[in-house]
Amino acid sequence: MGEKQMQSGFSRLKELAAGHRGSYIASVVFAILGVAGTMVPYIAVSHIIIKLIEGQRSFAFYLSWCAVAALGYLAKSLFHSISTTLSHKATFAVISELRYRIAEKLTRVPMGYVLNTPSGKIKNSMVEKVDSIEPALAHVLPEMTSNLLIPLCIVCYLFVLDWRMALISLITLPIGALCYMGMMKDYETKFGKYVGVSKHMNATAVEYINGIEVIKAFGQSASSYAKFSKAVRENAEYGLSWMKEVQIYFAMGIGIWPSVLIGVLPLGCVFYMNGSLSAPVFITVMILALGIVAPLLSALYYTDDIAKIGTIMGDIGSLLDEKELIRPRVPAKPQGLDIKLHNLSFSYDKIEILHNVSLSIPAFSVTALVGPSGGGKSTIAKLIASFWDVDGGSVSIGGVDVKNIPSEQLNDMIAYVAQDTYLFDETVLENIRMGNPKASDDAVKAVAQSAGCHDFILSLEHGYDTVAGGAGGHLSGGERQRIAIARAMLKDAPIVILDEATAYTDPENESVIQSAIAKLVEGKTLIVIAHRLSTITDSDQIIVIDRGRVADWGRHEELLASSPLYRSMWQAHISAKDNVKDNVYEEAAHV
Ligand SMILES: Nc1ncnc2c1ncn2[C@@H]1O[C@H](COP(=O)(O)OP(=O)(O)OP(=O)(O)O)[C@@H](O)[C@H]1O
Repeated sequence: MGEKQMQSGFSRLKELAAGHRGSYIASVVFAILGVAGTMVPYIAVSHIIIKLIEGQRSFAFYLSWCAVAALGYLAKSLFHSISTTLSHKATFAVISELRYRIAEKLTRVPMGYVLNTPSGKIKNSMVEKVDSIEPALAHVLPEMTSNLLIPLCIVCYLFVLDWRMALISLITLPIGALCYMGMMKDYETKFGKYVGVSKHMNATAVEYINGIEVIKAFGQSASSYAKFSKAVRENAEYGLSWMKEVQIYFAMGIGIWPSVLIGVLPLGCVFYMNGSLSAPVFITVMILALGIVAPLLSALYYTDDIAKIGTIMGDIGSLLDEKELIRPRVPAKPQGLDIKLHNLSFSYDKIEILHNVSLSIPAFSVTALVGPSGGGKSTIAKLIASFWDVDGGSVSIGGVDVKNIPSEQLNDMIAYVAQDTYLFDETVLENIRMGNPKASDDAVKAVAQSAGCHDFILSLEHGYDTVAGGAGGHLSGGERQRIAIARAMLKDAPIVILDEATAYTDPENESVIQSAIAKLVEGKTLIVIAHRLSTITDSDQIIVIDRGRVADWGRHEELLASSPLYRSMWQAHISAKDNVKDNVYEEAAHV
């Protein structure tokens, strides 16, 4: 991680915290008062000892200094808790704001960024990374400031009492500083590397959890899942080797720095013996020198957090700085809903997938995109929905380039039903309502009825209130797809893009899904990516996509006559269907 990125990390944090400046300043002030309170008992003890030696016999005197010491403790607790409350309140607000920013950012970056970045990495930035700035923001600012300021005041006071003793009390400081420098050598690089291995481990952990079904099916255990176990090992090894490297400096620093009495005791005795240091001053210096240690040690612990924060914020910043899809805010005025792709080219990771694709989809028509797997059908559909920016050419709706249509407006125009239906860990009712958050319960249920979901939803344990589970795990593929169709129906967008899944081909499911689709697209423009050609023979036009180009287009009969590719796909489809039928008949005969 570069210096520049670290600095931008700090300035972003400053910008985020700026809205809460008042709370942070107040928290620093209360923290200083709290640490000052910590010092009061030391002062009281020094007064009491001096007077004991002088033979003071007044009980009231001692009692009043005991009260002062007690007040010091009380002030420390009170001010410290006010300080931490203030700083935590402000910090949690900053942290929430940061998480909202990341979540919003993900809606503005091209879909490709989200799809091509392991979800574990994004989650790591959004959850763990953001969490890890909490100690730095909530504690470092008030506590480190106060823990450094108070020893500084004590040392100044010691200089007033006796400059020699003040210097002697600082004797361990250079050694401590050297140890500290050894500990912090190349810290950013090392911590950056540590963040890298942790992120990698996070990503592989998420991948492992998502793929657990496959892992179990193929008898793989955690240790044999090589990628995951390697990442875990690397993470542990790196942490350990880093710790070994700095352990000696840390141990020496912690041991030597606080040992302020090393110099104060012997040299103080010498000065006392030769009469150049009075007993009360010597006692005060000894006690106050001990008082320097605790705050300095606390401050030392926080330096680690400061060093981390630049790296962490730099990392979060690189996500927040990711290039966005630039769209206008003022609504566009498309003339109709005709969709046109003109000389469109598109690459994933610099590999061109679509080459000079031009096609036209009239409003209110049904257009099927067919072709061999990997040819680019889904990519075309996603570019129409403007999930990415095209590299060359254009996509327009009603004569307006999609780049000139605000995201919200385009979102309202298109309902995209993906191959993999993602259901949120919410009730079925809420999952459908996502199509239109303003829809009433009755409207959601009516749409579920049209989409052929109502009966199976009622058969679920809690009906519409059944929680669908992450990615809709409790429901079958066909049921999930019907819910997705219901969601799209509720959205009631004029253009429907249906990336048809191949998996749910049992005859019963297929007929329910087909009738749900028929209702979904009444009076709409439908673009369907079809794998089962028998479902699209009635389409107004069928476009055959092969290796990123438009190979042929026309109606079913026309293509059967003119397109060798379509004809061979059709024949393959028919014979596959016949095979399925034969198998079903054979099974029936056996029964
Ligand atoms: N997010 C992505 N990042 C990188 N490459 C991708 C991505 N999505 C698709 N591809 C690649 O782009 C090519 C076209 O994929 P696309 O999904 O558009 O084809 P398709 O015709 O819809 O395939 P299928 O019928 O199997 O769904 C394929 O080679 C695929 O591997």
